[in-house]
Amino acid sequence: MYHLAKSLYLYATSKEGTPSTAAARFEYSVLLLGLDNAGKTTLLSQIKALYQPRADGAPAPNPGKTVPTVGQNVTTVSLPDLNLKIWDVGGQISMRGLWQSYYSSCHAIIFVVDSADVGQDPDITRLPSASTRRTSSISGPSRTRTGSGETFSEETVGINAAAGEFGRLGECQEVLESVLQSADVAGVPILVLANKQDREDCVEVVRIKEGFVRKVFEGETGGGVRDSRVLPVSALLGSGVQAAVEWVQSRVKWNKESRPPVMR
Ligand SMILES: Nc1nc2c(ncn2[C@@H]2O[C@H](COP(=O)(O)OP(=O)(O)OP(=O)(O)O)[C@@H](O)[C@H]2O)c(=O)[nH]1
Ligand SMILES: [Mg+2]
Repeated sequence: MYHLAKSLYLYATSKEGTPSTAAARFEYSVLLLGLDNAGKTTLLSQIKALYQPRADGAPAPNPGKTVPTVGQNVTTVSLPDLNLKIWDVGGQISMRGLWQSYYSSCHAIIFVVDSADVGQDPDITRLPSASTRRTSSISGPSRTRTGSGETFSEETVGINAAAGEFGRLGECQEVLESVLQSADVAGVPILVLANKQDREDCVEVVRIKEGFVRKVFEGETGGGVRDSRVLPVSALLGSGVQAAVEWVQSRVKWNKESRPPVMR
C-alpha cells in the first residue's frame, strides 16, 4: 500500500512524464515472441551484454549457447531515461498458449524471425495467404487452443506440410497473425527482427518485409497495428541489436499516453 501511494505521489508530481526523483524510473515491458529456434534468448543475452556491463569486468557470457526456453527469461535493462523489462518466452508450440497472458501488460512486442528458415523460394511473396491455408488444413487431433481463439497445431502451422519451398514462413505468418488477433495488443508498437543475417543462407530483410510482414500488417488481423518496423539483426554477433533497442525505446515513449509505464 505504501509503495502504491508513493508511486502515485511521484507520478502526480512528475513533470511531463519525467520521474521527480533520481531513484524513481519509468519501466516499460517488452515481449519477445517468435517461433522456437528464432533466436529470442540469444537476442536477450546480447541486449544484456550491451546494456548491463559486468561490474567485475568479466567477458559477457557466450550468447551462442542456449537451450529451448521452457517458460520465460526476464531481464531489466536501464537506459538513460527509462527501464526496459524484457520478457523472453518459449516459442515451441506447447509454450505459445502462454503468450496471451503477457499481452495486456506489455508496451512493445519484438517478433523474431529466423531469416535462414524461410525457404529457398526466390519470391517469397508467392506464399499463399494464411486464410487459404487455414481453411484447407484445419483437421486432426493435435491442437492447442489459446485464449484469443486461435489454434496452433502441427497442421495449421504447417509443420508437416511440404515445407522446402517456404521453410517455416507460413508458420511464422500464422503465428504473428494470431498474436495480432488479440485485442490486448491493439496499438502496441511491433518490431519484427529478421534475425540470423550473418548466415549465408539467410533471406534478406527486404524480402521478409515484402513477402510476409507487409501481408500480415495489411491483412485482416493487422488493423490494430499503429506502429511497426522491420529491421535486420544478427543476435549471435550483436549486429543491429542496438538499433532495435533504440527503436523500441523511442516507440514506448511515444505511446505512453495509451500504454502508461509503471513507476519503479
Ligand atoms: N547464425 C546465427 N545463429 C543464431 C542467431 N541467433 C540465434 N542463433 C542460434 O539459433 C539457435 C536458437 O537460438 P535461441 O536463442 O535459443 O532461440 P529461441 O527463439 O530462444 O528458441 P525457443 O526458446 O525454443 O523459443 C541457437 O543455436 C542460437 O545459437 C544468429 O543471429 N545467427
Ligand atoms: Mg529461448
